[in-house]
Parts: sequence; C-alpha cells; structure tokens
Amino acid sequence: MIVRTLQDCENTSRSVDGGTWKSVRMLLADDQMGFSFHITTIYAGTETPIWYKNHLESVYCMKGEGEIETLSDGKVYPIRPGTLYILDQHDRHLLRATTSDMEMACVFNPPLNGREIHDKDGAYCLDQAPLGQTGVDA
Ligand SMILES: CC(=O)NCC[C@H](N)C(=O)O
Repeated sequence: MIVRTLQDCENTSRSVDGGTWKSVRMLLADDQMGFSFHITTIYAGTETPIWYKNHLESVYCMKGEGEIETLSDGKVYPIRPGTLYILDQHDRHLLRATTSDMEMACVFNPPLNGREIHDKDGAYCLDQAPLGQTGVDA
C-alpha cells in the first residue's frame, strides 16, 4: 500500500505551477495504478484553455465557484462544490474560476508522469520524463 498526504507532496517536485493553476500530483504513472490523482487549485479570476487530446480527465470540485465552457457547442456549465465534470470526449474547453479559487480533485488516464504543463493547445504530451525515485523531493 502507498500512503501520502497533501502536505507530503506540497513544496516538492510533485507541485507544478501552470500560471492560472497549481497542481499537486499525489499519484503518478510510476505508482503503476493506471491513473494519476492530483489536487489542483484554479486561481480566482482566471480563464484556462484546455484540450487534453492525449488524456481522459475527471474533475471534482471541493471548494470555490466557477464554470466550464465546451468549445464545440458553446455550452457553459456552472461548477460549485459537489460538481464532477468528466471529459469523456477529450472535450476542448475553457475553465474559469470566478470569485474564489477552486479546489479540484483530478484523475487522469493515462496517468501523468509528473512535471507536465500545458502546451500551446492546452494539452499534455505523453513522453514527459518521470520524477525521481520517490517523487517526494525538494
Ligand atoms: C482542472 C484542470 O484540468 N486543471 C489543470 C491542471 C490539471 N488538473 C493537472 O492536474 O495537471
């Protein structure tokens, strides 16, 4: 079994700054679970264009308020604590946190390797190098 706390993972190489967001990647490809698990903060007043062409992602909102707009049809869905959105179609979208930071729990399939940041399309590549031996380093 593997046990980690958010505190263990913050301020290590598992914590990645995406500009409009921060993601603490608590479970990664190296753990060989077939998915990765992240706690992500989306900063208030930001809009992030995302298009995970290579991954499926599910996102559960624990705290904060915002919305997601799917670009194929212009639909806007509110996000509040308790909302789960599921990008089952590799949906191209805009993610907005409105008046407060949003705290989200995110699951990715295939799992991320650790240090991925969005490319120009808002995607992650599949060939990112893994973190070090433990992934909990300074
Ligand atoms: C909700 C979302 O996709 N935010 C961007 C960061 C991503 N969740 C990640 O953890 O890398």
